[in-house]
Amino acid sequence: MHGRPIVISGPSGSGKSTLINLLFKEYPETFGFSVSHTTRKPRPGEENGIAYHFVSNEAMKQLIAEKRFLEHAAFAGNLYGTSLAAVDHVINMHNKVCLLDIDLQGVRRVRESGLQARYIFVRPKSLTTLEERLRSRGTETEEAVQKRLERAKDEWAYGMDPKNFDHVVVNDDLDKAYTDLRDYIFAPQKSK
Ligand SMILES: Nc1ncnc2c1ncn2[C@@H]1O[C@H](COP(=O)(O)OP(=O)(O)OP(=O)(O)O)[C@@H](O)[C@H]1O
Repeated sequence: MHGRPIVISGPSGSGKSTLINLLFKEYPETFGFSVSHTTRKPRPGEENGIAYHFVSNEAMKQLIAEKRFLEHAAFAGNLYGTSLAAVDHVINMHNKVCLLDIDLQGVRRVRESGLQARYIFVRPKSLTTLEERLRSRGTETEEAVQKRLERAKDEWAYGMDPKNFDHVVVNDDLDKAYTDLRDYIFAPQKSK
């Protein structure tokens, strides 16, 4: 098994969280998640340093200026980011392989940061399937579903270009997709 971080990306609703949760469940000692920073207020029950590193707007901007983030983005009026230190913590303090669930915008930045990661794109069979899943998950308003679909169209094109990812998982049948992901992650790696 390689110690390099694994970046898992794909359109909203493609099944990233589902697949990542299966990996954590089967291999709790192997994989770890980095704790992101955010400027949003903690929700009840969210502990600082566990759910997120909760920081002020000023502190976040300072960290961005100091180039402490692998990637950062604004979402719904708040800033979010994955710090180098958070990834480092998973690798060196917990001795685990760091899994990163990052949107495609973020993937471009992570690549630019030079992080030696493995990049995996998760997608459903078609955009129609994606739409069905987003609706049946029932977590988004119609407006949010539309927004996610719009964005998914761009992401689709980026994800379909083989030079952008080391591996693509087509999440049609979940068991097969999970096996494919697991086999790829644990396979002896060819040097690229
Ligand atoms: N292979 C599959 N077949 C059918 N349904 C699936 C499959 N994989 C995931 N789903 C369902 O599709 C929905 C979206 O999956 P999930 O929440 O894992 O996506 P995501 O990529 O993490 O989305 P987001 O980026 O918005 O968090 C969920 O309701 C999930 O249970």
